[in-house]
Amino acid sequence: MKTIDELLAEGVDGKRVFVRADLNVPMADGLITDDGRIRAVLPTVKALADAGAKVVVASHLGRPKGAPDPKFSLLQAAERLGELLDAPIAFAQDTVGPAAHDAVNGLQPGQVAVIENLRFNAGETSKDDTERGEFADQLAALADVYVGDGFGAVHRKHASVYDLPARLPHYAGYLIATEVGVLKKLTEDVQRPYVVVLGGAKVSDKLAVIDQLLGKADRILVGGGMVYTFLKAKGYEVGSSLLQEDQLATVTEYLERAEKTGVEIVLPVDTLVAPEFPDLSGKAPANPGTVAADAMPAGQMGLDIGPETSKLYASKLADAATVFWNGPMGVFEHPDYAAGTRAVAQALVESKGFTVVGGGDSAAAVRILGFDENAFGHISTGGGASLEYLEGKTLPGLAALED
Ligand SMILES: Nc1ncnc2c1ncn2[C@@H]1O[C@H](COP(=O)(O)OP(=O)(O)O)[C@@H](O)[C@H]1O
Ligand SMILES: O=C(OP(=O)(O)O)[C@H](O)COP(=O)(O)O
Repeated sequence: MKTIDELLAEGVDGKRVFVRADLNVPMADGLITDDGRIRAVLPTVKALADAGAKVVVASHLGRPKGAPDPKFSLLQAAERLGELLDAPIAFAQDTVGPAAHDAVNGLQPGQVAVIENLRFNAGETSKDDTERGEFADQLAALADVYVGDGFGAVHRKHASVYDLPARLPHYAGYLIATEVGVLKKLTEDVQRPYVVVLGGAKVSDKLAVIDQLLGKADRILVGGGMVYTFLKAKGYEVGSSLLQEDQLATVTEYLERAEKTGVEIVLPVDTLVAPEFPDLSGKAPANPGTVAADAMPAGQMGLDIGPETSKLYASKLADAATVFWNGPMGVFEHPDYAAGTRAVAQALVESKGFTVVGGGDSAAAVRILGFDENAFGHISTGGGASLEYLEGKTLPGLAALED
């Protein structure tokens, strides 16, 4: 993989450099709640701009349905990037059309443009190679060189991640190099006990990674929205909680395999419940109830692990030599459902082992809950990406950067 340092040595003065970043930052009420992912790409953008490149920054934000949707505009993220760079940023209200070309053509060496959300175009995420390729051709017309630095999205076989680098000279940015360097340690020389904590809301994606992790981790603690598919597979009521019905048989097989192979899958013993998802804008008190995990009332939704589970998970983390954590334990954005996530974060802070927190929301959670970033071994910008890397999978966005 060629790195950005090689690109800088070759010279970028006046060249249009496309930087595929992951600016998929958490937002609430239209405002960015954590800008960690924007800060993470600054070294790459700064180095290119300082070397006289015309820098074109691109990213997805959220999961719009292949068409423009103002809710998912990258404008706020672009403005924040400008503040952090302390430089004006050109923002193109289109991803590939005339507005994008105008913004790029208007750049002087050393200036930066951000183009609108890549996922406003159906070609970005299409499963059809031709459709993705056509979109990649349009993106390629905006640049001379490609720098991959959106680590959080390297597990996606998307046009800007996978197809575009094949069309331009391509290099890995500083963030990707750092992330891969740390995660490599977890695959090559993992100290045991190795504990993986899984939670969050992207349940269908992340349940699949357990298949491989069962052969690698000593203990897997399950929280967040992942939990209820496990509880349901055990035959318990889960009310209106997040549930991946189509993976119940898979999860049952995981539980059986774990039992046979001596891997501990640890599930909550209690959970916080409420009749509905909390209002995250006003954050009015939600007054959740606490129930045993095997006694959830029908019609209620599980929104955090309970206090006994927090204690249990802290004890299961106490002897870990290595911890990888992806996915908040509950809807931490609401103060009534933040305790489980806080407890796991605290256990990692107190751990003597090497601790890695990965994922846009997980990384944001530890910062928003007031933890010192330096108290963790590594905070990764990618959740799904890190997990798939740890599984040993070939990630499309890394493979595409190989020579
Ligand atoms: N029990 C739950 N029900 C619904 N959503 C949950 C639950 N627990 C956690 N979440 C949500 O999961 C989201 C983060 O999930 P995910 O994107 O998978 O994590 P990450 O970005 O760290 O990879 C948070 O917004 C949080 O509110
Ligand atoms: O937020 C992300 O992943 P993560 O929640 O697994 O950290 C990345 O930006 C990828 O987004 P996607 O899961 O919508 O492809």
